[in-house]
Amino acid sequence: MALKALRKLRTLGAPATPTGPAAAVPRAADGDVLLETVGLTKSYAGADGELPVLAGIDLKIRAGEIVALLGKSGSGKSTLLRCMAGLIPASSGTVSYRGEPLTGANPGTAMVFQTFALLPWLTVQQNVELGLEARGVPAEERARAAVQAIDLIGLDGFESAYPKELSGGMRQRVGFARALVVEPDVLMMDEPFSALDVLTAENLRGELMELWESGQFPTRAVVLVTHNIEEAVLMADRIVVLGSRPYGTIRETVEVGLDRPRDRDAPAFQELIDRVYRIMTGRAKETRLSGAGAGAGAGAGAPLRAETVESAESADQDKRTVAGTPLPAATVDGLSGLAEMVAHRGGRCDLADLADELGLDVDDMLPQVDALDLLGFARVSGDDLVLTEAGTAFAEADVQTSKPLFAHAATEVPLVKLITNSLLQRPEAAVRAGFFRDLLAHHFTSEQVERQLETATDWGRYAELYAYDADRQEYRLDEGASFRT
Ligand SMILES: Nc1ncnc2c1ncn2[C@@H]1O[C@H](COP(=O)(O)OP(=O)(O)OP(=O)(O)O)[C@@H](O)[C@H]1O
Repeated sequence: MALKALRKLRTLGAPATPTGPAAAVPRAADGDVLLETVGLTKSYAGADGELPVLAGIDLKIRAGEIVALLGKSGSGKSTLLRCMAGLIPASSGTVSYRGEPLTGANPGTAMVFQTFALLPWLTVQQNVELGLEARGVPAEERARAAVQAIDLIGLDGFESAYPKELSGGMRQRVGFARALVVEPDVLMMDEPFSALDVLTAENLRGELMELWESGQFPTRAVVLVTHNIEEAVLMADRIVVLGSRPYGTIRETVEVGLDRPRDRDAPAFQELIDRVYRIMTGRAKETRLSGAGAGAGAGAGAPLRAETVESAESADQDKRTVAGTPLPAATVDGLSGLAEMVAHRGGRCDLADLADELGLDVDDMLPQVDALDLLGFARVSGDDLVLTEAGTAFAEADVQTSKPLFAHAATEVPLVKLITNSLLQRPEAAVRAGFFRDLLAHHFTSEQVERQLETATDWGRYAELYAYDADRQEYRLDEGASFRT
C-alpha cells in the first residue's frame, strides 16, 4: 500500500534534498561516513565502581544505508545508540559526526523512542515543533516544517489533536514526524515498533520503507536498534550483531544484500534469518556440549571467532564462574515448556519453525534456549534445538521426578551453586540476598543483578535447594537439600 503522503509528495514533485532546517549542511554522497565510533567503551556507575557495558566498538555509519543494531537484551544496543547520538558520553574512545569528534549532543541525529516520549499537554503540531524550537528555528519556519513532516508521515488532519486522543500507532507517527522535521543526517530509532501491536507495526514499517526506497526520506542514513531478527533482515542493509559476554562487543556484521522491497517468503530471506539466528544463539555452544573441537559441527558458514573463544573458555564446566555465566531470564515453567515442546517433536526441532507455530519471534525464546543449554538439557545444532539425554529425561518426567533431575543440573550452575554452598556453610542460618547482590555487583549492573537473582530464586525453589523469604530478603536452606550436594 502506497503511503498517502508519499503519493502526495510524488504528485507535487517534492525535492529529494532537504529544504528544512538541515539544508545548510551539504548533502552527503552515498558511502560518505556520517558517524564513526573508534574504540568506543562505555561503563555505568555500579555499586562497586564502573561496570563495563560496551567495549572496543568500531563502527561506521555511511550515507545511503540502514544499519540495524541487533542483540539480546542487555547487550548494550541502546547504550551504543545513545553514545552515537551524543546523549551520553563515551567512557573512552571517540564518536565522530562527519569527521568531527562529538563534545555533546550530535547535531546530525534525531531519535525515535520505543515509548514515543511525547509531551501530553502539547498538540501533535506543538510536539513536532519541539525539536526545531530547541534548535532556535523561527516560529513561522517551525510551523511550515512541522506541517510538512506531519503530512509526510500520514498525520495530516491530526495537527491539533493531543497524544491521548491518538492510538499507539498514531503516537509513534508523531514520534517519527518530530524526528524527521529536523531533517537529520542520521535517524536513530530505538525499538520504534516494539510497543505497537503486530499489524500497526507492520504497516508503519512498510510505509517507512516505501519512503526510504522512494528517495524522499529526509535523512541520509538510519540506525535501528532492534531485538527482532526478521525486522532487521527486512529493513537493514547491514546488521551489526552485538554479543554480551561479559560486555557488549560487535560479534559479527552481516551484509543483507537483498533487493527491496523484500519478500519474507523468499528462500534467501529465510536463509539470512537462520544465519543471523545462529550468530545470536551461538552455534559454537554445540562444540562445548558435544565435547568436540572448536568449530566442529557448526554447519554452513564461517566459524564465529568470538563464539569459538567463548566455547574454548567454557569447555570445562568446572571453570564456569558467576561472572562468566550470567543466568538468563527464564523461569522453570518457561524452560520446561520449551523442553516439553521439543520432546514432543522427537527431541529435536527447528527453532524458527517452532516460533512460527507459536506466533512468536525466534528471539523471544532465546532466554529459554540459553537456560536449557546452561543446564545441559539441550544444545543448539545448526538451526535446531536438540535435547540431551538429561534434557529428555527432564522433559518426560512428572513434576515430582523432574525436581531431582532439575536440582542435579541446577547445582552445576554457578550462581545457584554459590547460593547453595553459602547456605551449607551454616545450615541453620539464613544468608541475606544483599550478600549475593554485592558479589554480583562486581561484574553486573544492578538491573542484571536483580534479574539473575530472580532466576536463581525461581530455580533454587523449584529444585528445593533453598527457600527465599521476600519480606526479609533472605535465603534459607530447604529441608533435605543437603542430601543432594
Ligand atoms: N543509565 C544506566 N545506568 C546503569 N546501567 C545502565 C544504564 N543504562 C543501561 N544500563 C545497563 O547497561 C546494560 C545495557 O543496557 P542497554 O539498554 O544499552 O542494552 P540493550 O541491548 O539495549 O537492552 P534492551 O534490549 O533490554 O533494551 C544493561 O544491563 C542495563 O541494565
